[in-house]
Amino acid sequence: MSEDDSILRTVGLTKHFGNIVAVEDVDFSLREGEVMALVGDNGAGKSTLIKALCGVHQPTSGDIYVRGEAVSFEDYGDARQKGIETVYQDLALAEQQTVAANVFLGHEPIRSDFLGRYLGIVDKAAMRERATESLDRVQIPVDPGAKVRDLSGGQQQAVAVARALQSDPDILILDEPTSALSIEGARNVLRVIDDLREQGLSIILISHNIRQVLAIADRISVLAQGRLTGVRDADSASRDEIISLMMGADDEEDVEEFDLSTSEEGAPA
Ligand SMILES: Nc1ncnc2c1ncn2[C@@H]1O[C@H](COP(=O)(O)OP(=O)(O)OP(=O)(O)O)[C@@H](O)[C@H]1O
Repeated sequence: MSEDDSILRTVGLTKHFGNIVAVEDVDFSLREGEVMALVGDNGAGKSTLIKALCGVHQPTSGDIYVRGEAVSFEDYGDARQKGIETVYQDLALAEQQTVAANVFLGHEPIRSDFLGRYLGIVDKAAMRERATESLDRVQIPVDPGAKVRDLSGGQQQAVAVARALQSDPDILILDEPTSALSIEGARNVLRVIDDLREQGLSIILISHNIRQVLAIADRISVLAQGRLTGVRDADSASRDEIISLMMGADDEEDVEEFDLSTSEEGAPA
């Protein structure tokens, strides 16, 4: 059993790729209903950690617990069964297809006859209706019949989140959801994250944008060179403190010299 009431937790999680130490001895936890930001410089191990949490990578060692139960994910489907969904940075949307088709990509509702027998025909009316319901949850007005290629970056992100919500997850992992967006698009996505927390989801938010993270997250976990260097409450943490932890340092010396490779634009006003 895990020792606390986290909805998701790792103990000693380690992932090596040959000689490369991507994640080393990480004790990470996500509480029910919180937004936990995961920050770190390029190569710090953020993607590797979340890929272990959603079944893409098998850990070299260490344990993962969902609601206190030790789990072992062979693949993405195993993690989904435990209520974990991930929206990757590249979104993997079919841009030529409609919003509704994208929300259901691969698991479209099929029409059935009056005896409940499946007819092998995609039920487009049901698809639009259920897509509208999911899009309502992310509260970004998008026409389910619009082509994805005609949407803004923020709207596309919302479609990808709406698709992830189809399996009714408890835990949502968002990989850099605002990195490619305009300031307005980023604000909208942060509003979506806030709404989803209100709806009870527990969220892991990977981000390079410390100002955004301080504004939206409840807590912040910092990785540096594969190790967890600190966990802070967003309310009381400072930007310098987080940057210092990203450098793997315990103090705040030399923070000014640290090269923040990603723009900090898009933070809410
Ligand atoms: N499949 C892989 N094979 C070999 N090495 C890998 C693999 N995936 C990640 N790594 C290495 O593991 C380390 C951590 O990478 P990871 O992508 O997890 O970092 P990150 O914090 O997500 O970085 P970024 O912000 O650039 O995406 C890096 O040294 C990376 O080169």
